[in-house]
Order: sequence, then C-alpha cells, then structure tokens
Amino acid sequence: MSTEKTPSSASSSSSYVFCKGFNGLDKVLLRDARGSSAEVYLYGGHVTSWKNEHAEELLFLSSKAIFKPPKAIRGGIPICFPQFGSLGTLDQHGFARNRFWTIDDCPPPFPTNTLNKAFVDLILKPTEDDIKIWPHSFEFRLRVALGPGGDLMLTSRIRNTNIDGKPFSFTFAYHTYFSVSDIRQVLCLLVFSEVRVEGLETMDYLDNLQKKERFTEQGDALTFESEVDKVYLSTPTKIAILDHEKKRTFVLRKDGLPDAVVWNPWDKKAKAMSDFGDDEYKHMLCVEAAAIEKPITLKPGEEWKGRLELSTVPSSYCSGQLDPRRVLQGS
Ligand SMILES: O=P(O)(O)OC[C@H]1O[C@@H](O)[C@H](O)[C@@H](O)[C@@H]1O
Repeated sequence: MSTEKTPSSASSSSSYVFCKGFNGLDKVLLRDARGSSAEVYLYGGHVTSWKNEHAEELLFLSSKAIFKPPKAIRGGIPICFPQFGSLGTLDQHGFARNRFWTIDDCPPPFPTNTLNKAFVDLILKPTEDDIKIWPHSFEFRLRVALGPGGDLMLTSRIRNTNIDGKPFSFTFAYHTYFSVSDIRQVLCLLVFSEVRVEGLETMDYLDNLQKKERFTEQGDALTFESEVDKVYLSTPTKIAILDHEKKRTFVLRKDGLPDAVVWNPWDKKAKAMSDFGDDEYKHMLCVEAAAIEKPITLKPGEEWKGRLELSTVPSSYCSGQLDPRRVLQGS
C-alpha cells in the first residue's frame, strides 16, 4: 500500500511516494524525471538507497542490516547527532539514527529555494525520554532531495528551542556508506588500487585506532590495505572517491561540515559485527561529512545548517582520461 504526494504548486512542494519498508517500517521513495531514485526510512531519518538513472545502487546497505529499533540500520546514511562516536555521555553516534522521525509538511522556507521536485522534509523533536539523557529541546529538520542530474542532497537544519535560556553543543556526521567494487589494494606488476580517496592528502587527522592521536596524512591519495578509522580535520569542501573497476567517481561537496571521517572495519571487525556480512567490508567505504573537532554551539533561537551533496561522474582513471585533481578543483 503506498500513497503519493505530488506537487500542488511551483517549486516548494515535494513529490514522493510513502510506503512500507522492511518490518513494516515507513519509508519514502523519491524519483526524478530521468529515473534516479532515493529511499528514506522515517526510522532514523535514514537514507537507505540512492540509485542513478540506470538503477545502479550507489550506497552500500548490509545484507544483514537489522531494520528493527533500537538498532540503527547498517548502511546507507545514518545521521550521527547530537554526538559523533563516543565523544560524550550518549550511546555511540547519538540517538537521531534510532528515533522515529516524522514528515514535516510545512518547513520554514529555504533561503535559496531549488527547483528540485523530488524531495522530502523530515523533522525530529526530542521525546521526554530523550530529554532525560540529553537535556535540551531542539528541532532537527532534514531535507533529502534529488537534483536534476540525480545528485543526492541532504540539508540538516538544527535549531535550539530551549526555553530555559541555555545553549547546547553537539557533534554531527552524515555517516555515508558508499558502495565500491573492492576496497583492497591489488598487487599486480605495480601496486594498484581499485579505490582511492582524493582531497584528504596532507590533512591532519585523529586516528581512532591509535587513541585518537593526531597525525598528518602523507602521500598522494588514500588507498586501503587494512582497517581505517580516522577523523580528518578542517578538510576541503570537496572530496572524491575514485572506483577504478566501476569507472565511477563519487564527488562529495559539503558545507558547514569541516571534518571528514574515513572508516572501513576490515575483516576482523566485520566478523564481530552481527549486522554486517563477513566479506562485506570489501564493498563499502564510509566517508562521512562531519563537525567533530569543534562542536557546534547554538544559543536558544539559533539554527545551524549542514549540507552534503553527492554526485557521481564516470571515470576512467586507468587510461588517464580523468585527472582526479580536476574533479576536486572544478566547480
Ligand atoms: O557500529 P557503529 O556504531 O555504526 O559505528 C561504526 C563506525 O562509525 C565510524 O564513524 C566510527 O569512526 C567508528 O569508530 C565506528 O566503528
């Protein structure tokens, strides 16, 4: 059973299909005119699928993902709020990813409204139980939109609605799981890597695998041969993930989100995760646009905005047709 909401007027009305997903959980389907699509669960305000116009899935979702509260869905784009990781007293990555969001039928207008027709607005407000563990009142509005070229755009607007005059601080991440061909470095005649990340070289990072110590990244691009769990600090607004085998480059553009987490659990940790297949680590890479090092502080009435735009460009890295630096420097 699904219901459709179509634009009633101009550009400010959303168009989506509302239906049931796994375990009867509510989800919203977005589709643009050329056939790109996205799927958003109200549980977690969680994007679980983003497909291009050829219906190819671009996000990783574990075959063992548990679509059952209180477990967050493994894959897609979990929202980490109001706490990233274990940087506070809350459970890992905060509670936004395992709360039920609702559709926001009448969100405040966006300053620069887009022409996107395929979008949905969600809202999360704290329950009394949430306030017991994080004593603040807030409105978290999330817009998920598909751009004309099939780009996936997420805009978060978080407002402090405390009536006791108190500010609050939070950390945040769009914990995006990208689907990649095979993350492992392949040794042939030359050391060659199927999957590389451009845009984080020479950046400082905190290594979660080394007691959050600070290091500086060396070398050209990030390639992968073992577990990685790093928080890159004050990163550029654009980051690219090049996937040689799929001949595809993901481009992330972020705004209001200075940091970027790179995570892959590799084989041992994969085996220890009940909602993740033993070999699935090969086919995913998390690159997470985030605000971690400097928590965001909002006074009552203040609002913060954090935006992530994901797009893909065809690439033929091997034959040198694409210079990844041009992807990063181009507009
Ligand atoms: O298993 P979770 O809670 O979804 O977290 C997965 C990973 O998320 C990453 O963002 C963290 O940097 C890792 O430390 C963590 O292991």
